[in-house]
Amino acid sequence: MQTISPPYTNNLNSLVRTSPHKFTGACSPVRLAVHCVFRSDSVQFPNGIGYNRADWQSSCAILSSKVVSLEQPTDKSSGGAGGADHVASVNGHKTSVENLNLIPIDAATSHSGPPASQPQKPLSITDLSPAPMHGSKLRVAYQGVPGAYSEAAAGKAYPNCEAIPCDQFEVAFQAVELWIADRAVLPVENSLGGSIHRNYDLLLRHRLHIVGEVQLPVHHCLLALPGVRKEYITRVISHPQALAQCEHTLTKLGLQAAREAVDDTAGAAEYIATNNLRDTAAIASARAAELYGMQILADGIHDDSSNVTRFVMLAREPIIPRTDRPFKTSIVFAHDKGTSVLFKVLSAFAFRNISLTKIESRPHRNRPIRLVDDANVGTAKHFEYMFYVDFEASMAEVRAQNALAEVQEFTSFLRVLGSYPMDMTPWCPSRDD
Ligand SMILES: O=C(O)C(=O)Cc1ccccc1
Repeated sequence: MQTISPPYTNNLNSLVRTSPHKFTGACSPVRLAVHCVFRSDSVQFPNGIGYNRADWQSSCAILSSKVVSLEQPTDKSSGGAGGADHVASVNGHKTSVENLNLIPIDAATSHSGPPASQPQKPLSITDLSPAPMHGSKLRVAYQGVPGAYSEAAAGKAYPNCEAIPCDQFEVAFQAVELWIADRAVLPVENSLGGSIHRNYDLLLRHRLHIVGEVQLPVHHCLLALPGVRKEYITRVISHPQALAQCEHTLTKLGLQAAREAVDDTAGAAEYIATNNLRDTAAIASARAAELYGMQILADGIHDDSSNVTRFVMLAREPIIPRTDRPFKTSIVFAHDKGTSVLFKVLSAFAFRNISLTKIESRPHRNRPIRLVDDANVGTAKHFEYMFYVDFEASMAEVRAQNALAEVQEFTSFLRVLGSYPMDMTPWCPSRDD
């Protein structure tokens, strides 16, 4: 894997380099440059999901958003299910024929196309593959600087990729949306620290598709500048997940140090090195120590040796689900009114022997609270949630399609985030454990 060095900032139009360190405060929301277009005619359920690419892509659009379908009139004349416009729009990009700068065949050959003696080369199978268009290497955006675990996850998922550091997750998403990168890698949960909630929220805000997952054993080290002793350390900085994963070990080491959260582990090491901070240590990888000239004060400081982080790989287009290997599918849905809705949704999977591997709830962004009035008793507040569920089945399987068709009946919103091969690499704890 090759890493290119300038971390991209959220000003993707100019691709400026970031300042030497990245601890400049909270991430301000970035306005998306690409507008999402939802179309009601992209809904294919509940008659089953087709196996061709266009059918599948349409199934990955929001499956049931009643508000959207009311707001967006169906325009069958502009492509319809299976047309190019349709495929592009369900991926959240308004990539019509005109804005892709494609010229109709007639116009191309009569005006600006190649001379008759050079007939256009027929498309071959390689033209149709999802490989990058710009060269041989897949460009994978990750949040952090070289030495971050997300960079290692990118290398595990795509061994020959070009890893592109970004200073915020939002930027990594935009890099893919704007075709600066082909994939983004996103940590979503950890065996010790639990879910990374902000990243779940990002999955919903953007229209990228999950196309893969990797589980990475994470081996944390305590890093300081060369010559610095443990007793001098008054502050330990790292990614919040890394701090959480090492909490007990830090205490056992007898460190009287304040913990401070920063954006990424390797960035913490780089910050100490750049600013010559002799009272500060970072929790980061051994590779970060090497890259930023730090010494390893303590090796393997995570509280449990089976410390694994799960990352998902995101792309502009979904992959076509298969049945010849284990697949996982990730969905997000919102409750509809009614009783026992969550029970009914989960039983749609249970009745079909589909195992759930994960369920996570997040506050509903646009509708966090519902008021329930009772004239006699008063007003109660219910929290409203978005539920994220991962289940062990491929969307190419009829049982998964039927389960989702049923789920759709009980939900006001349902979206398939992706159906992708499960990471089946044999369990191997992190180095030296
Ligand atoms: O900060 C990093 O290096 C990341 O990639 C995020 C992270 C932090 C802690 C464990 C796994 C991933």
